[in-house]
Amino acid sequence: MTLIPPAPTRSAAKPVKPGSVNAPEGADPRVVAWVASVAELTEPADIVWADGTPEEYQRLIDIMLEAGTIVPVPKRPNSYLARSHPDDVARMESRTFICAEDADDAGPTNNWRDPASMRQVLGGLFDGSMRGRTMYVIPFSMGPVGGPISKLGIEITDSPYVVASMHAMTRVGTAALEAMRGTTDWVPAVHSIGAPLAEGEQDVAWPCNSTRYISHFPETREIWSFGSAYGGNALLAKKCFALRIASVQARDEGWLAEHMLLLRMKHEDGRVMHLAGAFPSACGKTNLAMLQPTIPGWKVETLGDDIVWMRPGEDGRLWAINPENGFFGVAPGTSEKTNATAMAMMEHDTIFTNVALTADGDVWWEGMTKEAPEGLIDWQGRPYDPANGPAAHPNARFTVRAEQAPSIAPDWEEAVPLDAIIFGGRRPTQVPLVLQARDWEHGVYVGSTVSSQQTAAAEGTVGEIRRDPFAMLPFCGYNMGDYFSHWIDMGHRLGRHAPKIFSVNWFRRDADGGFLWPGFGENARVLEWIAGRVAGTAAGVDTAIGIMPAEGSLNLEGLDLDAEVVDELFEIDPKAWLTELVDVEAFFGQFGHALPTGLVRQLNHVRWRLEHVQQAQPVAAA
Ligand SMILES: Nc1nc2c(ncn2[C@@H]2O[C@H](COP(=O)(O)OP(=O)(O)OP(=O)(O)O)[C@@H](O)[C@H]2O)c(=O)[nH]1
Ligand SMILES: O=C([O-])CC(=O)C(=O)O
Ligand SMILES: [Mn+2]
Repeated sequence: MTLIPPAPTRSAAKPVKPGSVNAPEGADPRVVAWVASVAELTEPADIVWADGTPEEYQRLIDIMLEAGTIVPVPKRPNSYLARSHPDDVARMESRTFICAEDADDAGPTNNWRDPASMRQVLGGLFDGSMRGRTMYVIPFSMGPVGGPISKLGIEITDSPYVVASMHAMTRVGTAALEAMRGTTDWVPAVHSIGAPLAEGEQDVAWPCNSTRYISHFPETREIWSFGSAYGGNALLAKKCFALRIASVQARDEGWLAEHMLLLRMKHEDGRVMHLAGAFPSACGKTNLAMLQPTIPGWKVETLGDDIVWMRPGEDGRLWAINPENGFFGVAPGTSEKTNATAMAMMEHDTIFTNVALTADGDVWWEGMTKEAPEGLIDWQGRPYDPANGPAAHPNARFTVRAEQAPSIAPDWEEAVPLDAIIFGGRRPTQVPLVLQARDWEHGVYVGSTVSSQQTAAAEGTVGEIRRDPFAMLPFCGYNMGDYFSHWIDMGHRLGRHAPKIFSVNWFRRDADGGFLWPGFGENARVLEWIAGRVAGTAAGVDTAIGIMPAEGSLNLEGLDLDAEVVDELFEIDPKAWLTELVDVEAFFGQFGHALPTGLVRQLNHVRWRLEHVQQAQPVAAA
């Protein structure tokens, strides 16, 4: 019986031979011993420790060009296109496991496996899985090395694509490794594509294995991922560590690890707001983080587009960082019109995955321009034929360093005090453009009832509405009922310093299926109202489901919207909402005793108001 090796512990600091597993001088012996134990299991041909330098990045590029994993994008300096295996294009939630000792700690929304039996299953799979390949050891820091909200990790992988992507997405290298000296407070993460190469065997462009396990061991803070080389399945610092494992650390240590964008909105007159927003995958985080306001005076600075870590500070406020170092963004739909910032940031030094290639050597995807250019090569490398589906895969992505975004805040690596938190999803009906929660507990209820149409970011039927609390359904590393309680507790801790909570929906549609709200840069109007609520200057009316903009308080100047459309954007249909509450109640029901009573109270309150309150009530501006 083969088992995966245990996580490094404080007591396991065995002396190691100098030069053992090619470890750099001065590496902590527990790091080296752990790497040696993984190498012993996976039997790589060679071991390379990533140092995070530009020279190393270039070597990885050369290796991938040689292997055919990437091809150059001649129109964009230092940019490349990776075409994945057609079955390895998105996160696989059905193959994602939380291996807590007790199934209750994974909760009803996660796939649970018993850790002991999973260690055995993985032991069998990882046994010799790196034969004939190079094993890379990637020390990294989430957040600046040594920062007050930062955390360390090591990813071991046999995929050069993963190493190159980690260079952009995290802070890789020697400084992180040095910070691990004398501590075991770092997350061990092992990834293998599961495609050992026999002596003399010809490799393929995107090796992977159809057997897949994305496994998390919350108690011992370990991650083991097998089979896929794609995004969230393989860049283990991202969803696996910074959300699933970090959410458990956050619960235990009194902070929050969230699937959120982070931005600063500034007015010429000195007004500043820091806002974090949780939307499910492919529901607009990257776009909002890079928003170019259409209304005069305002400017948005990007801080992060996918993950936020937040901790109460000494001043009692909630302080937030983006722990990542880059953006892994959705390509389709990105254009000069919708996100000019992202278009500028991708002009150079970008790895594209599963986009189409034009005849003149540039990238293309649906939504970049109205018409597909002549002579396209689709994401699978075939001449484009609409009969085969879209030219770019709907979950095609770009990978770039944060510093390449023209909108990046100059101080983006530092923590900021949060003023507002927004929750949103893709809801074609029913959910209004914006509303404010009455208080923190109501805000937690709003977050816990987020629902959205399924997108191409994970396997599943695109378009189906599912409940996705806090946009964390696929990313919460423990029982979601306990997670709700943790949020409620955070409100008690923050008290009057707590950020204000809002719900938004950019995706409401008219009878013909068109979007009612123009979205993108126009979303600044909604953020302006939110800033006004935070500052106590914008008027609101209290409805059955929350506080909406009072007549005239949402700036619609210069926007060509019919009054009926505006009404439709804010229409609340009590019948439909009461039906929705039946679904919410059923969803809540699965958590049993783990569901905090505060959420039941909020649910009953909303129901009572839907049944009894006919008239919206003006509320004080503050
Ligand atoms: N109609 C409309 N579409 C939007 C808006 N914002 C974003 N989108 C589209 O939604 C899709 C996904 O947007 P992203 O900003 O990449 O979503 P994300 O939440 O960052 O996605 P992940 O990276 O998967 O977590 C793209 O096709 C966008 O063009 C909006 O305000 N209105
Ligand atoms: O993790 C990934 O593969 C991409 C991503 O950001 C998401 O799905 O939310
Ligand atoms: Mn994104």
